[in-house]
This record gives sequence, C-alpha cells and structure tokens, in this order.
Amino acid sequence: MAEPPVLLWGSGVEHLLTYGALMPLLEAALAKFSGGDTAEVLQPVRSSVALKKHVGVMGLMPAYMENDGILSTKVVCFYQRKPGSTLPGVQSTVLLLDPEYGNVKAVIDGEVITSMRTAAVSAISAKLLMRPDAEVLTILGTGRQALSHYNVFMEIFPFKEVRVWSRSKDNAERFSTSVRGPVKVYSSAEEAVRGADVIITVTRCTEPVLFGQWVKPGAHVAAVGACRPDYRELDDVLMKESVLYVDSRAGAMEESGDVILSGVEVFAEIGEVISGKKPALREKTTVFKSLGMGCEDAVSAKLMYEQWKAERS
Ligand SMILES: NC(=O)C1=CN([C@@H]2O[C@H](COP(=O)(O)OP(=O)(O)OC[C@H]3O[C@@H](n4cnc5c(N)ncnc54)[C@H](O)[C@@H]3O)[C@@H](O)[C@H]2O)C=CC1
Ligand SMILES: O=C([O-])C1=[NH+]CCC1
Repeated sequence: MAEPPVLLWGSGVEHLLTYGALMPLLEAALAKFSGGDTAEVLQPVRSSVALKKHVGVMGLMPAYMENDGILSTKVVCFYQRKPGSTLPGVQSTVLLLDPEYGNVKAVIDGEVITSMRTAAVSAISAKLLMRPDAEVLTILGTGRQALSHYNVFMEIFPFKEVRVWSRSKDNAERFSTSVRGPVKVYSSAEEAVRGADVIITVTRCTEPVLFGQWVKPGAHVAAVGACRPDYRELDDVLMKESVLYVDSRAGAMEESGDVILSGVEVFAEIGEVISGKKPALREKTTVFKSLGMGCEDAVSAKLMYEQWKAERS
C-alpha cells in the first residue's frame, strides 16, 4: 500500500519555493507546453463549474508531464466579492500524484503555489517583452497577487519607481507600508498608469480598469485578472493597439473576456517566444494575457515536494 500523502501547508512551507529555483522550471514548462508534444505536457483547458450563489467558479486544472514523471491537479475556487468583504478571492489546493501508482503523494497549499507561479510567469513575460530600459512599474490591485508580483519584480528587475493603485486608497496605503521598498500610492488609475513602462493588472474587476488611451506606446502589460469569458480588465483600444501574447491559445479563446470580446488575435504563446519559434516584439506595446495553467502548478508542486524531502533527508 502507498504511503499516505504529506500535507504541505501555510507559512511553514512557503520557504520551499524560491523564485530562483522556480523560474527556470516554469520557463521550461511553458516552452514544453507550447511545443505541442503531449508526452511533454498533457493539459486540457481548465474545466469550470459556476458557483452561482456565491458568484464564483471552481476550476479543475490537471496536468501530466510524462517525460518528467509529474502528475498533478489543482482545485481552485475564485470569486467576485463585495467591496469590504473579508472572504478570500482565490482558494486552491494542489494534489501531486505518483503517475505509475496513482496515489496522492502530497496535498499542497495552492495559495503559495498560485501566488508565486503566477507572478513568476508574469515576470518571465516582462523579461522577454518589456523594453530593456524600463524604469517605471505600475501595479493595479493590491491583493495577494499584487504582493507576489511586487516581490518577484523587485527581486529580478531594477525598476526606479513603483506605483500602485487600488479601488480603495486605504488598501493601497496598506500595501505600500507592507512592502520593503518605496511605493508611490495613486488615487487615480490613469495617473498611476501614464508614463509607466510595465503595468500589471491583478484585480478582480469585471469591467475594464486599464485603458489604451493611458498606456505609453511600447509599454508591456501583464494582465492577470479577468479570467472568465465575460470579464474584462483591459479595454478594446488597448487590446487592438497591442501585440497579444498568452500562456495558452486554447485557454485564452475559451476563458479570457479581454481576448474573446475584443476579437483580437493571439500573436504567440509565451512558450513559443521562450523556444524561439515566435519573436519578442519589445519595441511594440505588448499584452501578456495570463490565465494560469496546470503545468505551472505541476512543476511548482514537484519542486516544493522535492525540497521538503531534501530537508528531511
Ligand atoms: N492568471 C492567473 O494565473 C491567476 C489569476 N488570478 C486572478 O488575479 C486576480 C487577483 O487575484 P488575487 O490577488 O488573489 O485577489 P485578491 O482578492 O487578493 O485581490 C484582488 C484585488 O482586486 C481589487 N478589486 C476587486 N474588485 C475590483 C474592481 N471592481 N475594480 C478594481 N479593483 C478591484 C481588490 O481591491 C484587490 O486589490 C483575480 O481576478 C484572480 O482571479 C489569480 C490567480 C492566478
Ligand atoms: O490559474 C489559476 O490558479 C487561476 N486562474 C484564475 C484564477 C485562479
């Protein structure tokens, strides 16, 4: 009989993931996903169940990386919440399985994985698509993803200025005092965005919060929220004036309101840029539309589990 699964949960296991170890694994996974070989990554588009009463969605995100011997699935629930609600916007659990035996090896806190791998993938998009002389970073939203994005962007890029905007200025102030470096708080999204070289949208909004008219030509946008076919974070002007990169074409065509409702064509998957099949058009205004993928969770879960085992040996 197989061993019972280990439980890797909460702040006691956060140290098992570092951006330094995670980013190369994610880059490789994205390239493998876009390479189209199903022995590298077998991953259906997230299947979603509407939680109408709670204005949320449960998504199931399986991935099998046969050549790497990684099998996992994430269960993620994400919600619209009323302003001031103290309930979480996103909750998730990752199961790491043994692909041969079929047992669950580890039950892992999805919050750590989801926040770090999503931010790391946005950072990979910026590494490839932002202008090399980028100085000003703007973050719209001040929740969990805003913090992980701030952390990884500060770790790997030398931005001279960081700006933040939130619907509630109090939240933005709280965010700015909770992080280590200096952050300028804005009460207007437009003012926060004008002149920025890189803009990250990490909100739960369902209507556009970022408008093309405000965005500096040549800027890079990492758009992380609005992961439903009828939700928007970006307006049509921005979508139409930008070159559109995504994590998964199939996912974007099924789940992204910004892509579906603007009618804009995907130029490339980010994995195609990593593998050199498609160019990184840094000189243009670029949008990376992130929806999140099971293979990102899979490599993160494996890394966390291996680190946990190494600590015990
Ligand atoms: N692309 C991906 O892989 C992932 C995407 N997400 C999405 O990223 C977004 C942020 O996630 P978290 O930071 O975990 O959520 P969170 O709940 O911690 O933070 C959400 C932020 O959005 C703000 N917000 C809520 N409604 C808004 C509105 N109508 N207009 C402007 N701002 C609004 C909140 O004040 C808060 O600052 C969510 O939409 C979530 O579904 C989350 C995980 C992975
Ligand atoms: O990939 C992910 O975990 C999510 N994408 C949208 C909300 C959660």
